[in-house]
Amino acid sequence: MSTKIHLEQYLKTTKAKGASIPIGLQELLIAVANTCTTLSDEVAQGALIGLLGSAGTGNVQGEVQQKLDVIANDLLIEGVQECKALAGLASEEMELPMPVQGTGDYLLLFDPLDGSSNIDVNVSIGTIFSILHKQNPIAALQNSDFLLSGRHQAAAGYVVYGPQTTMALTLGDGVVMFTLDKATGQFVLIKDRVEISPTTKEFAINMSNMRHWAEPVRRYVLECLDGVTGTRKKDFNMRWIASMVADVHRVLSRGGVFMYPWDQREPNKPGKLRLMYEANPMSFLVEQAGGASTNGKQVIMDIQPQDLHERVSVMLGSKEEIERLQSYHA
Ligand SMILES: O=P(O)(O)OC[C@H]1O[C@](O)(COP(=O)(O)O)[C@@H](O)[C@@H]1O
Ligand SMILES: [Mg+2]
Ligand SMILES: [Mg+2]
Repeated sequence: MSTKIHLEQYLKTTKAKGASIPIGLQELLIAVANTCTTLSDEVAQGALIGLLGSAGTGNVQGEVQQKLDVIANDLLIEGVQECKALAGLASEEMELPMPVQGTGDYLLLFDPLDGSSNIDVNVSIGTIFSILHKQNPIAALQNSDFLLSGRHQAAAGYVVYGPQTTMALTLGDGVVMFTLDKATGQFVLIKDRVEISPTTKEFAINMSNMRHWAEPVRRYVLECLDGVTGTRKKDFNMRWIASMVADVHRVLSRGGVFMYPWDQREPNKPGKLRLMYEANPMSFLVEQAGGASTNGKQVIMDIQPQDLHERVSVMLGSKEEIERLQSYHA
């Protein structure tokens, strides 16, 4: 790309399904991007300024919080306070939603730092965000306002803090990617039509849980492992970074399948990943890039949430593979 297009400029000039991006949404996305720029520095400096390790607290999900989980959460809350169209926000790290303006067109949901187990070992982590259309912008915010399916997302994306800090973004009309130019502090457009190929030879799953999986997932993975002489007639490669954000970034970049399915370690939990902060935004990106996502029975973005912190089984990526997984669950 010869002329550099910055995020701000992109949002001002692009159209999603023929319409300009509302100013309130532009402001909100810029505020999230600016916060992620700060966070990218904090992540990079983590070991030097004492930000690694556990915070000594637990979140609403009963998980140990890392210092950077807490810092990322606080930075995001602070970063969006002035956004006039933002009625309220909800975070994986907080039990209850928080009003911002109380009224307005949008609701922001985020996983402030995804891949917590990778923070201390210097492996890619990231921030995932989902922006919902508030159904009644002028009514005062209620906690139940957040319980909308992924189909109500106005935008979604993530920022991965890896060798490069890269943002993937959808406004409901394709997926674009920007990389942070550390010299200028600007997110620069690097890809303007991200597409996931319908076929793949790569899957991602935590194989150590194999003995706990349900039969359809076992069957799918065992068939991949059988390679060129098996039913799939091709050799598959496997990757597992254990940061959803980095694993999904790979799927968006070169195709593949990502799975964190239900397993019988905790049979009453639908899965490990969270519908509102992880599965919905990632599903929106993947669908917009031509891929698909499912919990085995339902398309993820069609799930009507019952609870803000609801968990879900997740399988997403190259379309033909997701169709195969769905057929094994039928
Ligand atoms: O350690 P496991 O069981 O493989 O789980 C890895 C998964 O957990 C997660 O780290 C959960 O996200 P958080 O770090 O935000 O809790 C995902 O990013 C990742 O896909
Ligand atoms: Mg996460
Ligand atoms: Mg997290």
